[in-house]
Amino acid sequence: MCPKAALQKRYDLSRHDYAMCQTHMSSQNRLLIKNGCIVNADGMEDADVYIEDGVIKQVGRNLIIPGGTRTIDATGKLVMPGGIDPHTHFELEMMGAKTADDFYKGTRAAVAGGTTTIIDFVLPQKGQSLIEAYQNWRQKADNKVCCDYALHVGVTWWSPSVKKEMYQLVQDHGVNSFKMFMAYKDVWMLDDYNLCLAMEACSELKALPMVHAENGSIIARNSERLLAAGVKGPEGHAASRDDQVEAEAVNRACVIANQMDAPLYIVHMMSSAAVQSLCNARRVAKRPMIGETLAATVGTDGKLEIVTIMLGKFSLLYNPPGSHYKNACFRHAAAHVLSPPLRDPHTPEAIIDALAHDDLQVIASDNCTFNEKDKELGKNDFTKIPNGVNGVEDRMVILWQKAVNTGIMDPCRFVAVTSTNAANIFNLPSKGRVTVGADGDVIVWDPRLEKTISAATHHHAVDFNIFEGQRVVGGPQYVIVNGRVCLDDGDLRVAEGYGKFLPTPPNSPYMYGEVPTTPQPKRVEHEASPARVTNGTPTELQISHKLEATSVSGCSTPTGRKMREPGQRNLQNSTFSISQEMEGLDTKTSVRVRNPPGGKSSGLW
Ligand SMILES: NC(=O)NCCC(=O)O
Ligand SMILES: [Zn+2]
Repeated sequence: MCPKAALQKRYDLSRHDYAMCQTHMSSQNRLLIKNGCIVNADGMEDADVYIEDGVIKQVGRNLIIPGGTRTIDATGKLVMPGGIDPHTHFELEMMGAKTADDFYKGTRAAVAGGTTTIIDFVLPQKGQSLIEAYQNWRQKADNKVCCDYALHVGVTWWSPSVKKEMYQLVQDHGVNSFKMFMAYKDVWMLDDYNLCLAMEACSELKALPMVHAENGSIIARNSERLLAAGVKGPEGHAASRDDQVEAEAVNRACVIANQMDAPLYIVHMMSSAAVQSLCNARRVAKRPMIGETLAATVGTDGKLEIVTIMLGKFSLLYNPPGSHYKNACFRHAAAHVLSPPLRDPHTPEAIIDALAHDDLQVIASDNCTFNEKDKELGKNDFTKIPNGVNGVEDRMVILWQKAVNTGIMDPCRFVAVTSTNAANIFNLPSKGRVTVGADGDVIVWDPRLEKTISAATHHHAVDFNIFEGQRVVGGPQYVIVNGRVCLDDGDLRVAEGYGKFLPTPPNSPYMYGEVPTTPQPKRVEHEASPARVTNGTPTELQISHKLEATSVSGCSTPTGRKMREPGQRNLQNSTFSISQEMEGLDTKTSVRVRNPPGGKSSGLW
């Protein structure tokens, strides 16, 4: 180890330090990950992975490797593609405050949690040039990111010049996705007519429209009525925007996208009602409609009881004491304010189920962190509390804990929703898969690693963690970013500015390829039994599937339809057990599951 690196053994090499260590790095540009079990979205196999100069060069057994190559022993571990978090807000100014996590600390936290690519949102002010805003974002990010990143651009106002700039962004600046807001009235919200124009432009450009789906007019009016009735605390935030307010907007967004012949990506879906709207819309959709949810939704809830109260002449739901939003401590309550808000305690289970069964395709973080002093801007008026929570660091461990350790989701589906699907949707072909030719973004996941999440130990710059005190089993032991070991047996050693901007080309085959007119969602029968899970530890985890290849897409063939290779175990109608896989390493060969990236029912894959 070079002296500089030794001195800075903890982590946080600056850009300068990183340059100083180039010699050291060049001796580290060859890496072998041995004896692990590779998990991709479409199957698992025992194989070694050899990475050279940031690219996966070989996958298999008995590889011939140059001398002096560093070897990581992954016995008993899972080797997965690095996570892709397609929804972050680093260094964002909103509602009179600036997020605590900048591109350095935000991507550092991402890497600590196993995420090796993020996609952030350029959000122009109304009237601001989109290109100017994009260039500002590039300036903020380029020298700070510790992992690769791409950018979506917000369409927060409309004029012919906006349309022209959308073209330029796609043609010259590597942007293939645009986000429109149906909420944040008078700030970022577009009305329906302008939403039509923006989606039509996306369709012409073969770019992907994304929407924040909540009815901004209803929220504005409900907020006025709540404030007038004396409801000023954070509980008013949830009361002003219930699940119907979200579900209505999801339906409207889907109808508009369909009419404009555009595919659609709905960000942060937070309620069962919203997911139901999306599923209904999909039945008649001409193009794919993707649903994203958040670590926040899966990992916590509003502890909200739906109690209707009368406020003068009208009724709204009420958050009784005990809910996060009605917590006696303003700091605690305000720290949970995000939009759409956290819902009732049944929602996490329903959302995990939707992710497992392909009603939703992506889990992101919407990491948008504000310190206590900023949340206090809304001390006497909930509409002024800056919206947003953490999640980029804990997204993967939270989902693993809640979905895989409980037997609801298998590791392949975990990889699909945390990485592969986002790579496909946003057209990042070198990401999201452990395969020859892919970028060396790889994580070695220890299913037995235990930790308790806390703001005292997280890597964010923010002073609160919405998952505080939660114990999780399973997490990244090594995180390799473009071939560089950035989490080294738990020791975080990121390099500021090491990441690069990823241009995303338009016409993603997964969004604009030929799809059959009516995808038929088909649920896979699960036989996961809570009785099989003791203490939630993976060694006792078992999940049994009746696996069916039900994708009707012409875009890609689910691997489940492939012939089994010699020695492969067929999981069809059999019991899959992580404990078996982990403990019988010397005897097991490889397995494939009928779980195409994006799942079995969307018709996309
Ligand atoms: N989600 C949220 O509350 N904050 C970030 C901005 C947005 O995506 O709405
Ligand atoms: Zn967001």
